[in-house]
Amino acid sequence: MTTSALGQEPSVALRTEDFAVLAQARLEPAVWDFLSGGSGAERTLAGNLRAFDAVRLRPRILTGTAEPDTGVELFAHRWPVPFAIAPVACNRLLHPEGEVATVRGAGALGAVTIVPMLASRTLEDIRAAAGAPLWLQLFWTRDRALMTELVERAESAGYGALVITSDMPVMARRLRDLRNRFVIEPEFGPVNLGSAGVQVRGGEGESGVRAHAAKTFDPTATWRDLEWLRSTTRLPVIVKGVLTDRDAELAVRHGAQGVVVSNHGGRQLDGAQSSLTALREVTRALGGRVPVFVDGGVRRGVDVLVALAAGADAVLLGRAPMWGLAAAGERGVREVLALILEELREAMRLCGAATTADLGPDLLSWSAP
Ligand SMILES: Cc1cc2nc3c(=O)[nH]c(=O)nc-3n(C[C@H](O)[C@H](O)[C@H](O)COP(=O)(O)O)c2cc1C
Ligand SMILES: CCCCCCC(=O)C(=O)O
Repeated sequence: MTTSALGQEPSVALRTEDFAVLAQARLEPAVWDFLSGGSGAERTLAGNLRAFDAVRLRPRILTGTAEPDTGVELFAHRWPVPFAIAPVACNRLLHPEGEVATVRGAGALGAVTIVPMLASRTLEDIRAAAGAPLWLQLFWTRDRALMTELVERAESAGYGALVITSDMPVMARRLRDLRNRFVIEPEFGPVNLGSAGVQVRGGEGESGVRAHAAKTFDPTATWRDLEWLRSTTRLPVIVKGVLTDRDAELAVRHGAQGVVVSNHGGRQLDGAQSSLTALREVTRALGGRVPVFVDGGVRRGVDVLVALAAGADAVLLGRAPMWGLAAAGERGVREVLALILEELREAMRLCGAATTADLGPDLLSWSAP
């Protein structure tokens, strides 16, 4: 009998939220707020979850599905699982091993990790620990030389793609962080940015993270900068933060080789539509021209199934694996992902879907219960 990260009782960790309970117990309250909070009145944060709660399934029967195949094909690579770890800044806030533990846990399932530009371990150390492919996430920084330096390091270290987060011209007002005047202490902070990684303290009613973003991130970036970024690299460039059909179209026109439908986990524009709602308009607009990823509010395997059925090629997981990381490091990440995979497998069987290609809009009912 194996025990879970939650202690001696294997039956305790039945849902990812069980890991959140342990994570909260382990973390400083201000770090927990940073991890779990959203912006403004947290309407979009709540909306991401509500959108999944509202979908109902239209399963097929007697399809003879014993062992569903959860793999997907992306950029000429086969992913054994249709999810990846979303970029989450400064994993050392959550566990002393930081991103090294995250990629080890993800690697156990063959899951890609999107390493944040604001990682608290070096890109090279993370690469050395990884058991599955890594992608690098970037923000638009005022210092473009910093971006090109990171791109070169990612290419040399064997990262497989770049994800350019484009929904943070400014960091939104996250009220929990403002109240806590939350600042990331140097030992947990970004280590790949040189002097640009040095954290600043916020003044009255300001957080350190927001002050740092204001100092470092470039609010003037446009689609032309996307063309520039593409010209600097041979890696695929994926735009994160797309919420409308119009921007999805523009992203592809300006060279994006993939998009991430995301409202940043409800941490940027409060009131933005849910990522699941946005996914439907984006997949309709793009019609399969480039891979579409989605994140926001995915907490269980059936959410992954719903996102794939709504047209996503794969799903990114933000807070859920981070709860595992905070609860039990590498092991916690692995257990959260294994739980989501087990739930997905069960949901596929119960929907009569033998492969992820069998998951389509016919499975979904958008009208209430
Ligand atoms: C604590 C925290 C830090 C984050 N840091 C980043 C980041 O550095 N770069 C980025 O593109 N997104 C960042 N995100 C957003 C995630 O990549 C992702 O879009 C979001 O968490 C998905 O929602 P979910 O947490 O409901 O799964 C962060 C999210 C959280 C919760
Ligand atoms: C170190 C300051 C900026 C952290 C930004 C990370 C992020 O994207 C988030 O949502 O938080």
